[in-house]
Amino acid sequence: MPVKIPVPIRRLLQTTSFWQDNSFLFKEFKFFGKAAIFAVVFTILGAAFEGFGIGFILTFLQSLTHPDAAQFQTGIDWIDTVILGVNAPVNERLFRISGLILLTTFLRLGFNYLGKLYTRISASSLAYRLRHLLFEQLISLRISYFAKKRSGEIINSLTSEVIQLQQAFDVSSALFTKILTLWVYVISMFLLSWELTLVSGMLFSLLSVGISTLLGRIREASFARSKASGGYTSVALELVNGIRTVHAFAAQDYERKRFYHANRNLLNATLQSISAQALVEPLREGIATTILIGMLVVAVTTLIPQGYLELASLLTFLFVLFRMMPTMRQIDSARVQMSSFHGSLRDIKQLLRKDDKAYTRNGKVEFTGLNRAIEYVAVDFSYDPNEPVLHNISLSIKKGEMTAFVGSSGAGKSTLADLIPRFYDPTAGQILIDGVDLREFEINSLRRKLAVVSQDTFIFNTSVRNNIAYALEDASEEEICEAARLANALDFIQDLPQGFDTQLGDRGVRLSGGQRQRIAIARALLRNPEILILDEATSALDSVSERLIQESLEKLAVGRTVIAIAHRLSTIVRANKVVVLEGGRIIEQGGYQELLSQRGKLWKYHQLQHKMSHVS
Ligand SMILES: Nc1ncnc2c1ncn2[C@@H]1O[C@H](COP(=O)(O)OP(=O)(O)OP(=O)(O)O)[C@@H](O)[C@H]1O
Repeated sequence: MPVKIPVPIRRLLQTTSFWQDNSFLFKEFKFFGKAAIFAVVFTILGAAFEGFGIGFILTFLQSLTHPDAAQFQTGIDWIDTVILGVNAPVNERLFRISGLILLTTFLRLGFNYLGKLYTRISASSLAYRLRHLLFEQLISLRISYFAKKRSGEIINSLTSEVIQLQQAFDVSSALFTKILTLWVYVISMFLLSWELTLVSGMLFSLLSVGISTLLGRIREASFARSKASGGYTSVALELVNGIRTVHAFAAQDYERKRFYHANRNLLNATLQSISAQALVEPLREGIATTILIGMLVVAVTTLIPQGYLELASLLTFLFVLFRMMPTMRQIDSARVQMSSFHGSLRDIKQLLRKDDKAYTRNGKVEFTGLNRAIEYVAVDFSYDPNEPVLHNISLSIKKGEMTAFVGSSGAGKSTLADLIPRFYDPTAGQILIDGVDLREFEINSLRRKLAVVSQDTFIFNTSVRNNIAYALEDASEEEICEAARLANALDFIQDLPQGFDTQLGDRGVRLSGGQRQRIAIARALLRNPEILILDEATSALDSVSERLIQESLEKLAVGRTVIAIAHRLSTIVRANKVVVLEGGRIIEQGGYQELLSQRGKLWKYHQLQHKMSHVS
């Protein structure tokens, strides 16, 4: 029959289980093992010198109360005579012992300082490693993960929750130090009076178990706090990112409500946690003082008169007990804090888990270039299992040709194009490049030959130059300038206050929509891609910008295989092949004029746009 551990004892064990359950953190020790070993060694030395200090204090008190009695001796001649001065007059002996007490105190403080320093170094290194692991996890996850997760929650994990875990390490090592010191006290006390030590040990253990019952509540509250913190960061991040929309829709009151709600949730969760934490201190202080007074009464009324204990030992015992009280308080408060870190730990552990997340499978074949064609063979795709987005797509995109995807909004054009850089993989069927399944290629070698120009191309908050040469660290000044010229971007870049050195602000807020697109085109040009995906690059622009962009896109398209998605048919009249999609299915494909002559869907779109351009 399995042994059933009583709840309070289980709770007591939970402090250590914090680390036991999470061996993934221990694996990281190899990155800062030296610092951790130093931390342990210095901590042990600190505790040892605490013990020596107590020994010298006892000797001091004994020399004071019984100057003529036999003194404590180590048996090593020069230590006993030179350092302890056992044969010296009592005043000189006291003088020497005082010096020793002072010396051990300074050594203890020095080792404690070093122990703490190396603990902090280890904790910061753990945080550094966790951020590193989180980054590696985020960068290798499939894009679909980000569609489901709020960015604020991810930022919260990367910042606030990592800091909480850093503190957890700090606190747990403080716990280790204090427990070690506590043992030194307990042993010293045991040597002084085992009777008093046993009684006080039992009473203090009961107190500790009592406190453990509170830890469960604190742990539960920490899960809620972690969740509330993620919610709060999300709302704050959305406010900053969407500030234009907030103002444009006069939504300040709405956002205020959302923010206040998230802020209040965070406050409530924090209050719940700290109200349980705050109970611990007065509870233990009250009980501990009662225990102490009780013991004092027993010692003075029975143990000393009956000769079980001498006065010097009682005084030292009391000294140790008083020094021990803050240590015990720190142990309890460290246990309380450890319980409050469980939420952060769960959050980080959840994000680092690999078994419940999707990763892009990488192939081994180096992609050296397109020779014949990209072929979709009976491709199905769905973002959610129950909602298919593409059905039985078969089509061929020939090298050096322009293939256009046309269809109403939501027909699946972007999704179809997103399968080529493997943002997503087909749920059924295959995409082949020159007969080789896309999944066989080493993904970065494939992506290096591709460029995507879409209207939501991300502009980084760095200089124009770095934005154009994004991730191409060896691009020369001339190449960057030439790319900008071909993208019709040179004029406006030269007009910027610092030209190519101008910082573009978050998401390129300092540029117009058309300027952002021309930067995106220059970025694509510089990479000299073999395959180019143009996703609705010319929508939502005035006619001058559109003409400039159209011109640069035509330059960009020369000699490349182009997949173009455009609502404006004027931009794709020169396409070699037009694929018309509806509801995720191909309903027409062929040459532009050929499809027009069939008077099908493309013809209808053509008629519609023709009429609209006449109206405008
Ligand atoms: N990340 C996503 N998760 C779930 N569904 C998505 C996702 N992206 C797109 N969809 C859905 O897939 C369908 C096809 O979207 P897609 O963006 O491919 O259409 P589109 O033809 O490019 O539309 P538009 O011309 O409006 O850009 C839509 O019903 C859309 O709601």
